[in-house]
Amino acid sequence: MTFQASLLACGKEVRPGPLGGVVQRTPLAAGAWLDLRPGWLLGADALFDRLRHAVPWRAERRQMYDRVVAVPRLLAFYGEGAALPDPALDAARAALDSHYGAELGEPFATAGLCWYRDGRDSVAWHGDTVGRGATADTIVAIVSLGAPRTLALRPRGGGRTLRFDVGHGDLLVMGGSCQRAWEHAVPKTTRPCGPRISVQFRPRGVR
Ligand SMILES: O=C(O)CCC(=O)C(=O)O
Ligand SMILES: [Fe+2]
Repeated sequence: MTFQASLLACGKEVRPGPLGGVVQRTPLAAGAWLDLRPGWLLGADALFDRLRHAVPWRAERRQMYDRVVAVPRLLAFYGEGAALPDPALDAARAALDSHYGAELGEPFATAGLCWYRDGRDSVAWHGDTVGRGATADTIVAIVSLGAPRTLALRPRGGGRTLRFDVGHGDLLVMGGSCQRAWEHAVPKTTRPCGPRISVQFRPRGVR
């Protein structure tokens, strides 16, 4: 039984569903937009299991003012040209390239992965402004696996916070001026919450 279950998980097909005509775009203020495509990845269970084991998850520490603090999530980064840790991520990136390529004008080049161990793990308010995202329109596509979490967005100048629940296999895409005109966060939660993996696809020079 165990053998058969693991055999099925290993060989299980993971593939992205259609985007064209299905993905829902929400225009945001100041030239930003958000696309949502719930349940985009079929076989998300198998991919979650594979990534959990295949990715060399790292704990990082960062300088915060006068202290060095633990980053509240585990990380892995696949730079331009690096082999991705699972062929399903190549398929996801190819599907994103064919849907967004014309609008983005370049391919998705890197993949950042986060492992949120539980509700205490989070990402604080920020925009992906290391590099070109600070000055130019761009697109960041996020695939979410595992426990659903809230991805919150707020305009930089102040204004109402929008909250989106991103669940297992969902795709959320931030576009236009979203990285410089808006900020996003995955807030901590006190609700009981299992692990979540997020995969962020970005073009070259955006982080
Ligand atoms: O986990 C997510 O969905 C967001 C992660 C994020 O914003 C980032 O790594 O820049
Ligand atoms: Fe981000």
